[in-house]
Amino acid sequence: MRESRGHSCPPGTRVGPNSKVGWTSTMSATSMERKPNESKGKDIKGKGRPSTNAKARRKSRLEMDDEAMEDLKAKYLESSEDEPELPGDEFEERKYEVDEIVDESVDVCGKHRFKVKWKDWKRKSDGTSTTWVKPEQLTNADEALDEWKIEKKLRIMERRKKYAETGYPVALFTNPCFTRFNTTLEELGLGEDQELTPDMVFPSYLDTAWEDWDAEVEDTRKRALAYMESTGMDLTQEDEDVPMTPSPPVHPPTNLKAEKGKTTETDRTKLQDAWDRATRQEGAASVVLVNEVDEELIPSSIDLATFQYIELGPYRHDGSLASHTDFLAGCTCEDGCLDSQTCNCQAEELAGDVNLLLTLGKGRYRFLNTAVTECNDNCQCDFTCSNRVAQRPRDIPLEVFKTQDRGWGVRATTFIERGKVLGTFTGELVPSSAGTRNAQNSQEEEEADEYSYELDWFDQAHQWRVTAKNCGNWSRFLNHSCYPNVKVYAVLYDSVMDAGEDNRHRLGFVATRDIEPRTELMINYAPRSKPAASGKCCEYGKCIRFE
Ligand SMILES: C[S@@+](CC[C@H](N)C(=O)[O-])C[C@H]1O[C@@H](n2cnc3c(N)ncnc32)[C@H](O)[C@@H]1O
Repeated sequence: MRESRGHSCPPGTRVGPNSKVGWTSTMSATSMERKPNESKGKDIKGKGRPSTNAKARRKSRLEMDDEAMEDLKAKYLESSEDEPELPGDEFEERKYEVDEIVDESVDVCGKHRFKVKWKDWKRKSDGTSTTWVKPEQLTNADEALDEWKIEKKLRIMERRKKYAETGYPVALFTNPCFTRFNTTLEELGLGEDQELTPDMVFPSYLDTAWEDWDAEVEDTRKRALAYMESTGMDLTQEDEDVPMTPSPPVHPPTNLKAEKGKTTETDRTKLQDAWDRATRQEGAASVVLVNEVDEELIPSSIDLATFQYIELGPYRHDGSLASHTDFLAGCTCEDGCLDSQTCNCQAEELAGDVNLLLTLGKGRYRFLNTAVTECNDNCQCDFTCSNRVAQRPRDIPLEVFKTQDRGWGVRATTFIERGKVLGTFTGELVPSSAGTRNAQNSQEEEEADEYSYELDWFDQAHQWRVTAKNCGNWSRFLNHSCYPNVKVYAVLYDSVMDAGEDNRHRLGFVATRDIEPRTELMINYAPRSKPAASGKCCEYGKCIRFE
């Protein structure tokens, strides 16, 4: 894997953000370089917390609403038999007034809509008084938008309370997350001509989040039980081995002294034990080695004597690097960062040109941009904050399994919802091979490249890459497909975006579609590349389409 931003990319191709999204130019304002807790206050593009005046207005509005409602009822009952006109094209002319915003949604194509309840309007056929409208149709609706922000916050807090009441460890929870979204069909791995079906569109969070609480809670319990069963852990008990907050990176020695090429069942068991310990210490779900295809007990790329499994934690390096975390700006949220409009980490200039407070939990990035800024150590919030997703322990149990014809690969044993963040790449920071690549590269360097990513997301003149040759996690086994079901995103929570050549951002793996259990998880090593001239899909002979 030698080329930029990915595994084994053909020359001139790259795994990375869609260039047309163009983050770096607009992101160079040093928004991440504020000093810790030096909040930018409320005025992030005018979207601050509601002022005391706004609260007073809200109160009086609610009082007025009762009266207005009575008026409306009277008017409605007295109204003529004619069907009222729908607020639509003629909406401007009629000047209907927004009564309330009751819902909001964004679909995978970025279509943003508000569900509006109108004053003085009702659809006669079913008596409803709501329609879905575009943001630009919401003129003179500042107050309703302010109200909606508060309402969303309340609902999300209520949701979190419900989750908390179930008593399961936070790491297991499919927490509400806030991220941003500006994805394209291409980024989702869908062809231009592929039809969007309803299940490909994220539902409005209200659809599932608030209306069926009991089912949500039951679902969470089931997941927790399944998880406990598959890992053999009793996570309802306080357990020192299963920290619920991030612990320092652990590099458990594998203590395996197998002769190269001659592995035994005992070696396999020892390796599995070492991986179990490493995942368990991070509070992450299991990663199990499975081979139902041939006799290979352990992936040949793993050196039994030296390989260290690192599930989470910072990139490994020689220790001489200056920390980037001192430069991270922290947010000052006191509500678990529930409102992306007021959380500095989710502010517009970090999120790109779309920053919508729309989210649904389950540890997912719901609204994907080309990179995601999560909350960090300098934030006021704690680890349960909703804007911490990739930095949490993985809760999807995985298998590293022997494929028929692509070496070892990765699959999950449970269903994965689209948008789910599976985890991050781990490994060792080494100098980038971009500038030094030449024909004299040793075989060892070639091999290291096969398991490495260039950290060039924000700057092509980067100096680091991460290799999982000698240490790393399950993600080093992700194979390539031109029709991937997982996509790589740059994630920032322990590094700054504006580090120039010294970029050390994380790489998060996100499901781009719903994935059935035991389907191989695959990424596109080179999403921008054109089909190979040979007529083959790509340079990998075994690039399969997902069914
Ligand atoms: C990051 S590794 C993936 C794990 C690898 N399969 C293993 O067993 O270690 C990348 C290598 O896997 C193989 N590979 C990845 N995707 C493939 C595909 N679609 N068809 C065939 N080989 C593939 C190639 O040898 C590639 O250099």
